[in-house]
Amino acid sequence: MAEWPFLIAPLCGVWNESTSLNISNIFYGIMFDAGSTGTRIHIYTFMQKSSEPPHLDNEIFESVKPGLSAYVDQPEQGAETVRGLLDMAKQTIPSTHWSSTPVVLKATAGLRLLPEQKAQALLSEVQELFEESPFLVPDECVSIMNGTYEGILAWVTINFLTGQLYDQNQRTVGILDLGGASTQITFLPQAENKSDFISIFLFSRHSIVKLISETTCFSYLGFGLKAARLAILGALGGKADESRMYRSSCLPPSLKAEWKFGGINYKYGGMAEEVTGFQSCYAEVLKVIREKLDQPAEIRSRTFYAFSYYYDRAVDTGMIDGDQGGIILVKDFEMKANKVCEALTETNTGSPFLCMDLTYITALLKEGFGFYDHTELQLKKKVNNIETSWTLGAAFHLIQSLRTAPE
Ligand SMILES: O=c1ccn([C@@H]2O[C@H](COP(=O)(O)OP(=O)(O)O)[C@@H](O)[C@H]2O)c(=O)[nH]1
Ligand SMILES: [Ca+2]
Repeated sequence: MAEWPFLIAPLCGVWNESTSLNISNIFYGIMFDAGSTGTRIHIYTFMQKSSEPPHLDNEIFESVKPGLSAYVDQPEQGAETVRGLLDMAKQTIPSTHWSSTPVVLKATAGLRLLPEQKAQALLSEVQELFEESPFLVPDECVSIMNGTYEGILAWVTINFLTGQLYDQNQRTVGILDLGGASTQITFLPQAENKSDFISIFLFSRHSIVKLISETTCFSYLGFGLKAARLAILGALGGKADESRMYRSSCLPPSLKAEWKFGGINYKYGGMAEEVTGFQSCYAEVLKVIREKLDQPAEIRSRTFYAFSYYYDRAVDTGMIDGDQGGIILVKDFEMKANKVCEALTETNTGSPFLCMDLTYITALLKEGFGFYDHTELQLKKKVNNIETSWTLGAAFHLIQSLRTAPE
């Protein structure tokens, strides 16, 4: 606890032993992330001295796979996966605090892609579960979150965790999130003659609303890593055909396999050896990316933090350490893609999609968003032991809205 160096409020100095002597209140917030590939619970503990703003103390995190969208026709079973995580919250949070601890679930791209009625059936089951629980259930506690909002809340999290929201000498960083079904790029535009230091007080009434209005996010549904696999294979959009064999030059030539995503089973495989490899794969990938994304010029002058599948694939290929993360260049992804794709016919990496995934990441960064080869990316999964997820930004917003009286 005493090691946590950040205050949520920027103006109160740094957490130290003497502040811990005056703690008068502990409170909690539970935020569920219903992602396309998994459901996760984040339990945040906050501490507050009577007259001061709260401090974030720690986070407890747990996850289950697959995500809610895999239960498209079994909504009760989907809700059961959430029940398991909620039981963990009961074991973690003292019962004296249950009724004052808000619980919220926000679903992202997996549910955005489902037919509305099926998504609603899943959300209703979860809502029922929350209402039966001993926790505080705010209005609209279970919903599908808009993609732009997802990016902005992740931006709030990273800039808070890296200290940019309350250090006068810092500049905010941009963020890149590559989920299973959607992707976001978010940054604070640089206004001329304006320092982009934002003096905010996250629990005050207007701070997050102000940040949200000033931050720019581009969110693309269907451009997450797994949805992109389907797009590259020609299986996205239209009616999925479970009997068809979907082929790509990005896959090992001899491969014949099946892959389940969003409740549908796809058969997929490679092409002839002569057409397999990085060049032909890159050309295939470009077809799904070209002219589909925005290329804001200002991203070139920013530092970007990247996580989710950017992080996972960099770890899988030994580009960064799985615990520490690291800094890489955009061109490092291209070099790795080239190497993996050129060896497709000889080596079995254990992951048939690795060439396609790395090539997609390369093309997304370069041709999609317009990053330079030498742009540096900071790859992080956790900062000070807190997950770099939109959920912390969402928890700030939730607590703020519960604590501030209406105008
Ligand atoms: O708390 C989390 C949640 C997700 N992920 C990563 O996010 C990606 C999966 O995205 P998700 O299932 O959230 O899909 P989305 O709904 O965002 O498209 C994978 O790389 C996960 O490792 C993560 O690193 N931490
Ligand atoms: Ca996500």
